[in-house]
Amino acid sequence: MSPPCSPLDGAPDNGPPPVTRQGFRNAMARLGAAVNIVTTDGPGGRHGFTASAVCSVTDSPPTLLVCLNKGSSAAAPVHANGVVCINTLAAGHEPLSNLFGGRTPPEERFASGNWRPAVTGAPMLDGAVVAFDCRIVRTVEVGTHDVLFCEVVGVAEGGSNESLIYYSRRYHTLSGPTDD
Ligand SMILES: NC(=O)C1=CN([C@@H]2O[C@H](COP(=O)(O)OP(=O)(O)OC[C@H]3O[C@@H](n4cnc5c(N)ncnc54)[C@H](O)[C@@H]3O)[C@@H](O)[C@H]2O)C=CC1
Ligand SMILES: Cc1cc2nc3c(=O)[nH]c(=O)nc-3n(C[C@H](O)[C@H](O)[C@H](O)COP(=O)(O)O)c2cc1C
Repeated sequence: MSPPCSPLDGAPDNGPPPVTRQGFRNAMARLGAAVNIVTTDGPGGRHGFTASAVCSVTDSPPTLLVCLNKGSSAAAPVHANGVVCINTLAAGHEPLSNLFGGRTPPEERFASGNWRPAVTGAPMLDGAVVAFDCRIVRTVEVGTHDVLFCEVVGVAEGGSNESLIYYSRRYHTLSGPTDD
C-alpha cells in the first residue's frame, strides 16, 4: 500500500528541513482561502487592503484575527483608527481584490464598489458574502506582520452564496447550496 502522502521535498533524515521564505510561500499556495478586503476609517484616515490571512479565533467573545504586513500603507491608519471591517468577497469581486491588493492610492481603491460606513465607521462593502464590523482589541507583532485580534461588534450577511477563493496563486469561485 502506498503512503498517504509523498515525503517532503528536501527533508533530511536527521532533523527538520530548513524552510526558506519561498519554500513557505510555495507551501502556502497549496491552501485555499477566502479573500477579504479589510477596511478602516477614523482619525488615521480611510484605507483598506486585500487579505487572505483571516481566521476565526473564538466565538466568546466573537473574535477574528487578521495578519497585516507592517510595511503596508494600510498599517498606520489601521493602528490609528483601532477599527476594521472585514468584507469577505463574492464571485465577481476579483478586480476589487486586485485593486486593494496592489500599490494603488487609498482613495482610488474606494472609487470602485459601493461602500457605506459600518457602526464603527469602517467601510462596509455592498455585495460582500459577509461583513464583520470589528474593534481591534489586541495586536501581536510576529516577524514582518502584526496579528490583529478583532472583536466582532456587528455582522452583515450578504445575498450572494458564491464566494471568491484564492488558491494556487489564482482566483476561483466556490458555490454554496441554493434554496431550491
Ligand atoms: N499573508 C500575507 O501577507 C499575504 C500576502 N500576499 C501578497 O500578495 C503577493 C502575491 O501573492 P501570491 O500570488 O499568492 O504569491 P506568493 O508566492 O508571494 O505567495 C504564496 C502564498 O504565500 C503566503 N504569503 C505570501 N506572502 C506572504 C507574507 N509576506 N507573509 C506570510 N505569508 C505570505 C500566502 O498564503 C500566499 O498566498 C505576495 O507577494 C504578497 O505580497 C498574498 C497572500 C497573503
Ligand atoms: C489575494 C491576496 C491576499 C493578500 N493577503 C494579505 C494578507 O493577508 N495580509 C497582508 O498584509 N497583505 C496581504 N496581501 C497584500 C496586500 O493586499 C497588499 O500588500 C496591499 O494592499 C498593498 O500594499 P500597499 O498598500 O503598501 O501598496 C494580499 C494580496 C492579495 C492579492
